[in-house]
Amino acid sequence: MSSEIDLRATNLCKNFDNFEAVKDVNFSIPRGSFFSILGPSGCGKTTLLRMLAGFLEPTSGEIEIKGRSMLGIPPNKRPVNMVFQHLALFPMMTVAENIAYGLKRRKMKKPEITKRVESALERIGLPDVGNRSISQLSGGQKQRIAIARCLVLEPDVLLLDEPLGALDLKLREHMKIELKKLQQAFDTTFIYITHDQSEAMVMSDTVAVMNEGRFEQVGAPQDLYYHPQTPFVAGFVGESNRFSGSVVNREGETVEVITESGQRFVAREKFDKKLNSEEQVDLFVRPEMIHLSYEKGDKSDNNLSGQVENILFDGGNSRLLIREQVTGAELQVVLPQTQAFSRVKGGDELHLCWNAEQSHVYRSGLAS
Ligand SMILES: Nc1ncnc2c1ncn2[C@@H]1O[C@H](COP(=O)(O)OP(=O)(O)OP(=O)(O)O)[C@@H](O)[C@H]1O
Repeated sequence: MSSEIDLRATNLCKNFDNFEAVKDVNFSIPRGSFFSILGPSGCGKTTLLRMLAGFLEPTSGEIEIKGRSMLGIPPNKRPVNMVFQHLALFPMMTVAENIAYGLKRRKMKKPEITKRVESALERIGLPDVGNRSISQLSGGQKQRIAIARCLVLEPDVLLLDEPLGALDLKLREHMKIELKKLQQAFDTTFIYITHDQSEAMVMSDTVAVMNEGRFEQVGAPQDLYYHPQTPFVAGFVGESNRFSGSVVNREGETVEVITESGQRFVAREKFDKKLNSEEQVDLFVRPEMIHLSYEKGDKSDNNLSGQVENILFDGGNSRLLIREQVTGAELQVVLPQTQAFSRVKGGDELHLCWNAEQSHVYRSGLAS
């Protein structure tokens, strides 16, 4: 990655009649980086990507690639290529012909085309499949060919529209890592849209979390996970237990919250400063931030006891559903993969604790 900016969007808006699909979006992407736009269905990701590709004109705002305005420039004249979820490979052509297609259209000489196709196949780790037909490839191989077909054209920016969406879970997990490696090997800027937070987090240098047409937060995956600036980001990135309640006390940046069921929590306010007494808030605590034990403790800011109601076994991702003793609040807690909990069962009494800074609290009304 360099400090040179490959793509910059300034005050970008798109309206469909009276509906604002993209609202005043601003971002800049350094050369050679992996940038993801993450958000739920309907938040405006595809609309934004189609404006970058040139398939849609912005209602207002600017898009620059390498400092040059793209307004009014048709898709085939922009230094970008796009990989679609359905891939759009040509089934009647061989793999090599598919990859060569764009180069032929550019009237490149045959020996140079052959050289580039071979080099691309080498770089995607499929050096021997050039003569195969597309139907002889697996789903993951097709993905890589679709990406190679774009990358031989040496675009400044590659746009990827949920390209892993059609793959089964296991292959998707594998392709996440492959895609990240490909992006590094080709050193090309990738802009990737997805509703899958794990895809965005694993692959990206920077993630923009999009909600209802706006960017809520743009940052490294770690920033979004550890320092979500809005309740939407806290709820959408990673898993969280979420409670609604009101502030009953505050000391400095530490606030005490009572939930609707009467559960008391202590949290550190980070982004919504100066929450007042009686103010309605949403509080988030991640299942992996809660410490579990069979012994009752009182050393943390939050100390609760409850009964195991369900064991959600999922290997290393296993969780417990715990019903708090006094108020009946339900909490999800990650099950530590230690011997201590190997015999845990429904009905066991466990003690839960975490400190104030391990939960996030926000003024309510902002969450969706
Ligand atoms: N051509 C159009 N005319 C009117 N409304 C549109 C048009 N295209 C998109 N929209 C609306 O704009 C909003 C954003 O759509 P968009 O396809 O960008 O969302 P998305 O985040 O890509 O969703 P998904 O993940 O489901 O593809 C949606 O409410 C959609 O109904």
